[in-house]
Amino acid sequence: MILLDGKRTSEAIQQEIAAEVDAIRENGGKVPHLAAVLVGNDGGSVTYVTNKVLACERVGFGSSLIRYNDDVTEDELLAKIQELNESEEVDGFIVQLPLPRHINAQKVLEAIDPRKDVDGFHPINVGRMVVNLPSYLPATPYGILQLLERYNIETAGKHCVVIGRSNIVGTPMSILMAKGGYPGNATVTLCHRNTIDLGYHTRQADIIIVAVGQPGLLTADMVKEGAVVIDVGTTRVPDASRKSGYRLRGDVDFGNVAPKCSFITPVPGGVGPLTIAMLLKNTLKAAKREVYV
Ligand SMILES: NC(=O)C1=CN([C@@H]2O[C@H](COP(=O)(O)OP(=O)(O)OC[C@H]3O[C@@H](n4cnc5c(N)ncnc54)[C@H](OP(=O)(O)O)[C@@H]3O)[C@@H](O)[C@H]2O)C=CC1
Ligand SMILES: Nc1nc(=O)c2c([nH]1)NC[C@@H]1CN(c3ccc(C(=O)N[C@@H](CCC(=O)O)C(=O)O)cc3)C=[N+]21
Ligand SMILES: [Mg+2]
Repeated sequence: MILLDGKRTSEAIQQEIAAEVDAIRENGGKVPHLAAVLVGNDGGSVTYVTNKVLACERVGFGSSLIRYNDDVTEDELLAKIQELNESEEVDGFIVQLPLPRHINAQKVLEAIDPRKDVDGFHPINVGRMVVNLPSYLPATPYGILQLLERYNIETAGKHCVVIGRSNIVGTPMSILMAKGGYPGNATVTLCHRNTIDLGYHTRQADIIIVAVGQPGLLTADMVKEGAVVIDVGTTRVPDASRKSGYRLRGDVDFGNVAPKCSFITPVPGGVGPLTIAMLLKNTLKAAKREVYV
């Protein structure tokens, strides 16, 4: 069993990005700038957005964090997005999800200029991804592709089972694994809440990607010997023995599943750090006008 070290892989990618930023600066160019909009005080969201901003500093990007209370109006948010769309300084920006219920998240995402949509959530970028036009790939699936590639994991002809069909992880992941090229060319099954017998599907899988948010959902009896298991889940569960008061749990029963795997990602230290690295990669692409020329 080989542990897919997301932290180390993320650091390697961030070093590659930092070297490019140095080159841009030496040539008198403008360094990339990422802005993040955060609404409310949800602990997880604050952590992720803070990590994103810290990562910007590490690679030499400019960054701004724009925070609102959860009573912010949709109009205020849309006005800020307009400002970020027009900003000369900001190359890319994200609006952290979830948003409070009184805000129409879809409307907010569609207000983002696709050229600055470094999360890749705008329908224009989603559509361009589907038809193989240059686009910003959503950071989590993009990071998983990087892990498969950097560990030379074979995907062609493999049966890949994706569990979860969200717009930000499961659905784009299933599309990307089915595409031509490497990593891709897999035969893909997409499972969700209506799937009748989840284990029936996962037991046939060479590669399992779980993005559900239910700690321990994938148990050892559901996994074929030698499978590759990618755990996207990050759920905070109470843990009195920690000073934070919680610990992070993935969707995989890691202790029992890992011994059966050829490769597996840990949580934390697996997919999460890659998500941050690929957000930076997209921001670099935005600054270089690589996607929309
Ligand atoms: N590491 C990282 O970088 C990231 C981690 N995450 C984490 O990944 C997890 C999933 O996130 P996200 O995709 O946004 O989640 P969503 O809650 O948007 O989607 C969850 C999906 O799982 C499906 N599902 C729920 N229960 C079951 C079940 N028992 N069997 C099969 N399918 C089920 C749902 O099905 P249905 O559609 O039928 O409701 C849905 O499609 C969360 O823990 C989140 O924190 C998310 C993004 C990035
Ligand atoms: N607009 C938007 N874009 C997102 O990319 C987005 C979002 N909204 N909403 C929520 C999800 C979740 N997500 C994570 C990012 C990093 C870690 C991460 O770095 N996790 C670390 C641990 C972090 C910790 O200690 O909590 C790890 O798994 O090792 C996790 C989850 C991005 N998301
Ligand atoms: Mg909402």
